[in-house]
Amino acid sequence: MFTRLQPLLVIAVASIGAIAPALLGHGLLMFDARSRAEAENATIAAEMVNRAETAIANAIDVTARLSAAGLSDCNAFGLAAMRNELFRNYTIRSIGVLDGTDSFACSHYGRQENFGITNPVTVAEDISIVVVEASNLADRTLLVRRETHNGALLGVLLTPQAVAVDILPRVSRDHTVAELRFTDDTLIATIPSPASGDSRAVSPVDDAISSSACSSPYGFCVTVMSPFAVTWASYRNLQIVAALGSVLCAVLAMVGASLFQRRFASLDVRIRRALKSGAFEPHYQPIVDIRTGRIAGCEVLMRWRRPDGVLIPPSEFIDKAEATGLILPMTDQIMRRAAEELRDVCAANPEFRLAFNLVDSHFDSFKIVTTIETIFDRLAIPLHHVSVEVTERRPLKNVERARIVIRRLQSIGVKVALDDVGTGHSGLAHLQQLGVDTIKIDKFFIDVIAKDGSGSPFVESLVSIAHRLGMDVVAEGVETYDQLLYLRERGVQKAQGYLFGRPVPKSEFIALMERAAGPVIDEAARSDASVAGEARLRRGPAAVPATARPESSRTAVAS
Ligand SMILES: Nc1nc2c(ncn2[C@@H]2O[C@@H]3COP(=O)(O)O[C@H]4[C@@H](O)[C@H](n5cnc6c(=O)[nH]c(N)nc65)O[C@@H]4COP(=O)(O)O[C@H]3[C@H]2O)c(=O)[nH]1
Repeated sequence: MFTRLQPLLVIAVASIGAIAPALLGHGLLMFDARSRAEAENATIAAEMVNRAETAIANAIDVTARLSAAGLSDCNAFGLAAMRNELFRNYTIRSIGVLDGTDSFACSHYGRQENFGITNPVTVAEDISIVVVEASNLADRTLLVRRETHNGALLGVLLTPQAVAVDILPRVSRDHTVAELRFTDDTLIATIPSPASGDSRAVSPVDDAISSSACSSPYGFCVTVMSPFAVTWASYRNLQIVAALGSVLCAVLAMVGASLFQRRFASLDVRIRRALKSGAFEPHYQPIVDIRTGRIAGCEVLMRWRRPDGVLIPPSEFIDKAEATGLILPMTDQIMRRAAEELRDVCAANPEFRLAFNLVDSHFDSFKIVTTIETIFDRLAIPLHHVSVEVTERRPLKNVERARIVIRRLQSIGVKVALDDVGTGHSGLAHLQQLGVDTIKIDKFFIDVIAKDGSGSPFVESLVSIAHRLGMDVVAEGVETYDQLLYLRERGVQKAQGYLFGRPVPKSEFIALMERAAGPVIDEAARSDASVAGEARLRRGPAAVPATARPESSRTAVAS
């Protein structure tokens, strides 16, 4: 289940790795653009408040001075005083004495002026500010009023430009608007003003970034608004960089995910991959007929060659391959390769047999029979060159069915051996039930055959039973010449072990077969039991290189 999900997980990780930076980059840029626009608008708003406050404070000062000077009507003294103040203050449009209707009864011009005014905002006991819409004014502005101690109401009318100072920056002024309002929401002014005919004043700002600043002494606020789209457009280059960055992250995520998967993929995923790339290769260990001293065949043993050339032994992967069912295609692959590699050896040695290891699931159907026929027929190798081994180490699920498949294999000329005999739990019952041709005695029982000549009663009993049942006996794991002598004396026909050779790849095995055209066990050595074990084997071109250890330094674990 996990194995099947693994590629999906990798794709998911890679996709997240690809999408996350893109979203994050986009989100960060948006955040930055918004923050920047908000900060810019806030700065403008604060500055506009500052300038309007200065103008109002200045107007209040003017009223204070005129009040202190005792101004109460537009007599010659009053006009002179008002004009004097006006000329000194460019932010003031006009100064006058107000009548009860908030119009200038008279002004510095010396004439009356009528205003439309809004609710006054009181800033001190005797001072208030009102918004003025005068017929002779294009824009709204503010009127600062002061009640003097002699009961007159003085008014200072600010210029619209002094109230709403247009300090919008050149780059964004085409899209930005500003509004001044009293805190009761009464509109004081806008930039641009409606009178200017600027389209910004009439079209509402979409998706506005809006920042405000307020004047606490005079109770008004300035709000500056600009469309986000305009700020965002100025981020185009950064957006391109972010997009390229996310593509790069996507590629890195994919590469990382695939490297991670390669390194940490579960064993069965790696086996599957190795199967696809043909990384399983056959190694061959000679099986010697110890009566004639000749190589009678070989056991085909699977090795997994990693891309770095290191060999992984079967103990690291066979159990997993069996549990996942991958052992079936792996066996097919090994059989096909072994048949191709040793075709000429079979042709040159009519009695030579290649022994393949099978597992329980091979005996579920006759498929293994047709597989063997197909592989060997295609190469014109007669089937009497083939034998198979079924291990006793793990119990067969269906002995009856296995027996039928074994019969069919035997009917086409394939010999069947029971491997690891003595290690399983089925006892000798298997021997009879399965009807195999050969038993292979496990190394465990061969090991107990000591140098001092003390033998193994178990081996002797097995040999005697096998002979009575008409079966051949192969001793596995023969490492010493004493074991060889002992086994031969007890009637064991064949032996396999490091004494004759370790499992080796094709080229070495073929070289061995060429050298060992005659008996591999030296006749002279056979009669001389005093010479040390390996020295008794024939040396020279025809000898089995008992010391050849091609794998020992290069095998690895499948971690
Ligand atoms: N110490 C010692 N060891 C010796 C000696 N002579 C042979 N051996 C080792 O004993 C094992 C004999 O193979 P096996 O009993 O079929 O046991 C095999 C077999 O059960 C399984 N195996 C190997 N190849 C295949 C395969 O193609 N298919 C299946 N299903 N199983 C395989 O893996 C097992 C182990 O294989 P290998 O590691 O190649 O180990 C081999 C061989 O290298 C000796 O004198 N001394």
